[in-house]
Amino acid sequence: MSGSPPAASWLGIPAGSGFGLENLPYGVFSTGRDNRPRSGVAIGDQILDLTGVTGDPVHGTGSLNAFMAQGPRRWQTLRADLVTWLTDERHRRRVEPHLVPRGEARLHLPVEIADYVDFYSSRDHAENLGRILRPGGAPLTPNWLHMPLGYHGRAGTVVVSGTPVTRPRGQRRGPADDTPDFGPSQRLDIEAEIGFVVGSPSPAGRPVALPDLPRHVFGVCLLNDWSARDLQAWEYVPLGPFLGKSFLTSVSPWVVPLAALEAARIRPPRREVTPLPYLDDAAAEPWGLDIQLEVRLNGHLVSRPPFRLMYWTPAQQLAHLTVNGASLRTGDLFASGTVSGPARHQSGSFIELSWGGREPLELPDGSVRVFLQDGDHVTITAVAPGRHGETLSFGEVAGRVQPAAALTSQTASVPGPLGV
Ligand SMILES: O=C(O)/C=C/C(=O)CC(=O)CC(=O)O
Ligand SMILES: [Ca+2]
Ligand SMILES: [Mg+2]
Repeated sequence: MSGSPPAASWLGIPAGSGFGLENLPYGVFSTGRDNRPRSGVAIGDQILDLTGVTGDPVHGTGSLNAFMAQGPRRWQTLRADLVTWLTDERHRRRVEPHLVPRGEARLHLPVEIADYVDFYSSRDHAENLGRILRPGGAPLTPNWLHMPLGYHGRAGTVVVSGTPVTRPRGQRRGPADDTPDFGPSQRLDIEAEIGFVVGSPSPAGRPVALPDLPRHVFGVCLLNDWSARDLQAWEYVPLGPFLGKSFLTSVSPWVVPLAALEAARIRPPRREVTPLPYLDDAAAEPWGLDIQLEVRLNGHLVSRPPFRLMYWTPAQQLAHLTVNGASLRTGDLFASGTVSGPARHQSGSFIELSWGGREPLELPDGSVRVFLQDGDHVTITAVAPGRHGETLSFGEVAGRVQPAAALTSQTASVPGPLGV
């Protein structure tokens, strides 16, 4: 997967930038000088303004959707053009005026999210949560090894990295209580995940087969599925996560094109049970991905979740998502599920890092955590191998926890045991 050696950019990209010619992720940005949100591509510590450099209004709509809807041929052509423009000195005079320093740009939600689905495809995470939430039972439910399980999330509360995370309120029931009370979540958590963005739609009644992932998936982002574990534990039986996860989901501002991840593709772990034919990828092109995540709390590295160990791949997730005939829309987002590895320090959530809150995590500054406190700042980053030994950066998805919002008179007037 190496090919000819890469041409250098006339741009002088800092070594180890993670945003070299092999990456070229797409985002939506604005600047103080021009506050219209428009599409751009990150290159080194700059953004190439696609409205300016292409003159194509498809890049000026304020989201990537219109471009993504044009389909994989267009994605390929523009990616090839970008490499030419950024490497061939003859294009420099035309292209250079459309570069904006990344530090001067405001980054927006890159995609107008259509539907949002969250899978549950890390075996270590699923087994950990089974042990913590359902002690005494089997760690995995009987369906887990037969299909990628998931739940439908709330598309309208997907936000871009940097958006403050207001502590949600809701119903909570303590282990010794018969009835719930109401108040700010006391078990606010993260879930470190990878998100897959659908560009090309598919019609109803036409499932997307395993090899067709690249026809539909435009790119990949980082995702934090903020989760209120106390709200979740009380509400999730029997229909699954609801308000404990629907208040906010953060994504990184840069969408790494699927085409950039060729060198990161690996065989997924061996399957314990042979899946049904529509999910059986033994003879298919592998769609495991060697992405290494890192989670930081207030700047301290607390976890290194390995995406390469995910049991179900994005190709299987997409095949499963559509096997009932469900159509895809441009802007659909499906997330991998929390990424956890077998070791404690590879866990993608604090409920695992603190083992249900029973084993507090010690931070290098001497403080301890079980779940998130107001003021805490969580950053998730990731890298993957690119071609020619380059490292691809996914940038980051970050958010700071803010105290629960002031109650409106409506919620405050709830009588009796629900009052805070
Ligand atoms: O096992 C459970 O009951 C709950 C699991 C989760 O909260 C995880 C979830 O949102 C899916 C995932 O991120 O893997
Ligand atoms: Ca999740
Ligand atoms: Mg969420």
